[in-house]
Amino acid sequence: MSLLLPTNLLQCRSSSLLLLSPSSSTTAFSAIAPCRICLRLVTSCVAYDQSSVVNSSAPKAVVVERDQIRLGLVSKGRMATNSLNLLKDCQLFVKQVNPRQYVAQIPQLPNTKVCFQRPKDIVTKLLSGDLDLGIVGLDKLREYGQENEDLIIVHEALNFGGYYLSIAIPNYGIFENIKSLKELAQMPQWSEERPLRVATGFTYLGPKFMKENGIKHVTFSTASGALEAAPAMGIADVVLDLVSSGTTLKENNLKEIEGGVVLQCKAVLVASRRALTKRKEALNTVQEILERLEAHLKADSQFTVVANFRGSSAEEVAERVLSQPSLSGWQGPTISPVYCRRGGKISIDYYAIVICVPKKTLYDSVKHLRAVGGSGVLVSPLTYIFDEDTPRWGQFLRNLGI
Ligand SMILES: Nc1ncnc2c1ncn2[C@@H]1O[C@H](COP(=O)(O)OP(=O)(O)OP(=O)(O)O)[C@@H](O)[C@H]1O
Ligand SMILES: O=P(O)(O)OC[C@H]1O[C@H](OP(=O)(O)OP(=O)(O)O)[C@H](O)[C@@H]1O
Ligand SMILES: [Mg+2]
Repeated sequence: MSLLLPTNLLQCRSSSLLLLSPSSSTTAFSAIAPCRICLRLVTSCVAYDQSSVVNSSAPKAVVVERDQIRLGLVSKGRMATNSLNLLKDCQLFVKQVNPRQYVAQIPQLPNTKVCFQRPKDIVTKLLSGDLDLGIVGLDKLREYGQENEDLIIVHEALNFGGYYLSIAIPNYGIFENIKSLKELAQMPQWSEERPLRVATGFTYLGPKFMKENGIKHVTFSTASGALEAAPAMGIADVVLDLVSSGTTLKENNLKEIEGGVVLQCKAVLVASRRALTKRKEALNTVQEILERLEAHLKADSQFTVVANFRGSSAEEVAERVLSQPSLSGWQGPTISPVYCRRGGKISIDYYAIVICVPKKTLYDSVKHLRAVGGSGVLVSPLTYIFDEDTPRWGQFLRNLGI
């Protein structure tokens, strides 16, 4: 009998308790491996769910009690870099000395362990209970999490991603004049014998979308990447894949069509409902990560602007500044006197105002400041805006039913 038990599930009784759900396909195995906490060798006879080994996309619930919260991050590529950078901007520094190191710590969150995984595995491991939190693209979450209610989105719009899942068709041949999904569906070419052939890596979302749009005669093929080559290779008629800049489509003579967008995607922070209700510390960790993220993401779109105004009083300057709606700042301007020595006496001729302005409208705000007498305008980046409360946290607790 081969030993299939993952060693990370093995813990000695002194460290914690191993719980496994009963299932019809469960088999008993004897296992010897080091406890992942105290490194003592442990012999145990445990029930192991074979189906979750054979089909990693459909793991069964295996709840292991452990002390640390596990956060899954994508192990390579742009998602990996962006996730680490975002956490760094929130002063959460993942201590990973080498990209090949797949488990790491965040010193600022001592009870949290980071596990680097492929995007699909982050979702399946959240479902299996091997991860508690994760940062993944919404595309992977919907594709592999499907409608599973255990997955709960904590933050739906991290500041990276911004791509979408879409159908693309050739811009030549029989598709030359096709401009919409409706026109694609109505093409006389598709029949039961000769269905529309779609190449996609999204074998759950693809068929679901086609069904919802009433496209009956359709088949799907899949590949590991470079799907956009499929029409030119004669393997498929159209593709259903992620689009970001549109370059890959353009370079492969493909075009998008009206009604062809399946899903707008961003990176999301996702949690396992089960983990959060079972592990009390997990809630505190989520709250801290969410507060840091919200405060940073809110600040990321703003600049702090300081300007001087000649004026007779703070109120008089406030009147002028507030006459320009773009200068009202986050909660109205902060106005302070600027003291200077004139002829041996301290006097106040100027007032300094401090406001936050959206990065997008910075130049307009500078023009408006000048128009009401502002000078010496200083602009600096903002790191955090911690509000009175974190709206997403309240929403999240309501979703959890707490
Ligand atoms: N063009 C893009 N722009 C931005 N993000 C993207 C883009 N393409 C993919 N992504 C995001 O990056 C994720 C990972 O993409 P990748 O192609 O590396 O996944 P994968 O092929 O499943 O990973 P792996 O090959 O490691 O198993 C995608 O699921 C998506 O969330
Ligand atoms: O609109 P664009 O900016 O051109 O980006 C879209 C492409 O990016 C992704 O592929 P990726 O680079 O991950 O390669 P792969 O498909 O081979 O995995 C996606 O699958 C698209 O092919
Ligand atoms: Mg691609």
